[in-house]
Amino acid sequence: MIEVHDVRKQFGDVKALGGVSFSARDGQITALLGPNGAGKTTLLRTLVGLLKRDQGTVAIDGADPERDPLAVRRNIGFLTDQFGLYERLSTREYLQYFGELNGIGGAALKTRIEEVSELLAMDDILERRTKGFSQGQRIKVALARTLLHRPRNLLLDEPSRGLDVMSTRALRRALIALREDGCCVIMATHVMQEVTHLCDDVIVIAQGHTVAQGSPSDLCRRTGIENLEDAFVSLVGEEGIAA
Ligand SMILES: Nc1ncnc2c1ncn2[C@@H]1O[C@H](COP(=O)(O)OP(=O)(O)OP(=O)(O)O)[C@@H](O)[C@H]1O
Repeated sequence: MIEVHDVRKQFGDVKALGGVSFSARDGQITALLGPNGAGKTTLLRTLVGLLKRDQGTVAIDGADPERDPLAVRRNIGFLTDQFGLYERLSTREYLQYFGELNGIGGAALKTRIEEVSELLAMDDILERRTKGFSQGQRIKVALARTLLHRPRNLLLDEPSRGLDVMSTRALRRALIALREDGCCVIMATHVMQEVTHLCDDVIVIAQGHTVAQGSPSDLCRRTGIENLEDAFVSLVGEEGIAA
């Protein structure tokens, strides 16, 4: 469970987050929707403790990422837009390295690597060095790393960008399995179809503020608009400014 209240973050003169509040429940996939520059990545980085917030409270299963970073890190997986792959290592070696850093080792790690590899349909790249990997292959490796330590909370920054149809389906299956397992998943995305088909709840942010939260059908009902993309545009305004 992730609870956020009145989180604010400024970079010099740029107010990236001007007061974001929401809660994301376990066993649900929550979409983070917002125009470019709305503050989604800043919010995710703040939740995971990579950025210090200026104001507000954050609780990841009750723990504050600034006061209790180790508890939060154990319990969270974060897929960023910077994958940080090591090109000289094969996918398996890379996952072994990060598994060991997370305190998993031996047979348990070997089994876990097989599990995430199957979950993400990435057997074909397991023994290959990551140098030269395509965007989709790189995302898969980074996502596998994110899932390795079985975090109960997952923060994913545009996880489906660059994935082909088969890989997108593998990602969806993986996210559904995590939801069934009771994980709390927050996913920043611009793909409305993904939100409509996959997400239980949607947080809409614009210009660093929470504009709305509800299921896709709630948001459509609230705006009186049938299609989620149009409902989203109506909520944030054509220019990305909250209506
Ligand atoms: N390190 C930084 N220094 C200065 N400004 C920043 C920094 N990081 C983010 N910003 C600014 O904060 C605002 C929010 O950016 P952020 O990357 O969080 O948006 P986003 O919603 O993830 O956008 P996108 O959909 O384009 O990825 C933007 O105006 C951005 O330029």
